[in-house]
Amino acid sequence: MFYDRLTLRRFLLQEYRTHGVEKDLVFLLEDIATACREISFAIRNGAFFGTLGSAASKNVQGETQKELDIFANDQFVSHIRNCSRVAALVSEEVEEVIWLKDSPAAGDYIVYFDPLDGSSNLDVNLSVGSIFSIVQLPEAIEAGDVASVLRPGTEQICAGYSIYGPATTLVITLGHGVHEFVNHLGTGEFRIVSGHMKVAEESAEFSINASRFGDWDAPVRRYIEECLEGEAGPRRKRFGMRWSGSMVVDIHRILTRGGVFLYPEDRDNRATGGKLRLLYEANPMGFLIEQAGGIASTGRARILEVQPTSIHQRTPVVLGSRSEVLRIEDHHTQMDGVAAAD
Ligand SMILES: O=P(O)(O)OC[C@H]1O[C@](O)(COP(=O)(O)O)[C@@H](O)[C@@H]1O
Ligand SMILES: [Mg+2]
Ligand SMILES: [Mg+2]
Repeated sequence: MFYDRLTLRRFLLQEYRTHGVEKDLVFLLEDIATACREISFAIRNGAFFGTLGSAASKNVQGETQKELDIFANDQFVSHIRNCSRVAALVSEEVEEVIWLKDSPAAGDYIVYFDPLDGSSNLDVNLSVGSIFSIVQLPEAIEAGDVASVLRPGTEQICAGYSIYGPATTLVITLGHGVHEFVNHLGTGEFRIVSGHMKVAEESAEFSINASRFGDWDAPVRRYIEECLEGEAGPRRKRFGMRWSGSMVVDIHRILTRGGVFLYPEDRDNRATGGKLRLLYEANPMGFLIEQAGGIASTGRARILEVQPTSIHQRTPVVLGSRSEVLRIEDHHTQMDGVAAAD
């Protein structure tokens, strides 16, 4: 019965008791859950229907912001501000770091977030979401010192995403597995629907924007061509393909039924180092995938070990089932070897 299921609050209190998760982190996650409920409510009530279009402004990535990008950003900022332990925020929609404390102390949190992921799907009423990542400062830092918020993904203590789809879901990890909650419209509560999600070791489903085929580097092209050859090819099995246009949806599918997600660096986006952002897209999704037994790679290295150099930097992304990610990494190693020998 739905009502027998653990609420998010009870689950977090369990994490507090069993794993010593800090009370302030419990409250911060509840604040983030509230921001997600607000965004979900606004979307479902078509608050933005008729204004789904674009706002007049562009974000630091040069993307035209949607009204909802700005609304979602404001929801995250206003709710996270409640937590006095949050020293700074990094948002996809804000060029600079948002400093919340004059003298950030050791143990304070930094929150990185993509307030609305899959924005291009808004106009066509497809599922979108939000993504967040939380690190804890090992030492006191200077407010205004941007270098001190460039923390590698290995320092994450929590990550999650929400999906505003047929249901509003919230998927989180605090470093002890990956857990999925669904929002009950009547009570507004998030209740657990699956604990300890696992990424299938093997899979026969890939997720990539195939319209970029012509721009792909040889290792990615070889991997996809092998999949498309199906039973007659070296993989001796048929592969399915899905691409939703919302990273949250594609990663959720992989956490639910396995597969591999690729947004590689290619000829067209090489100058920016790829498309997806390291701090508030690749790192949180990488932490979740690793916590569920999958692999998170750039194609050549572990995403979580990439040392960030700027707050909106992009990275190649290969996430999902171990067997597939290892194969893609192997193709990169082989071709790097050939290139080096030439
Ligand atoms: O437009 P493309 O090439 O299909 O890219 C889709 C990708 O871009 C994104 O929409 C980027 O995220 P934002 O919508 O937050 O900018 C991802 O969610 C998605 O995986
Ligand atoms: Mg995004
Ligand atoms: Mg976004």
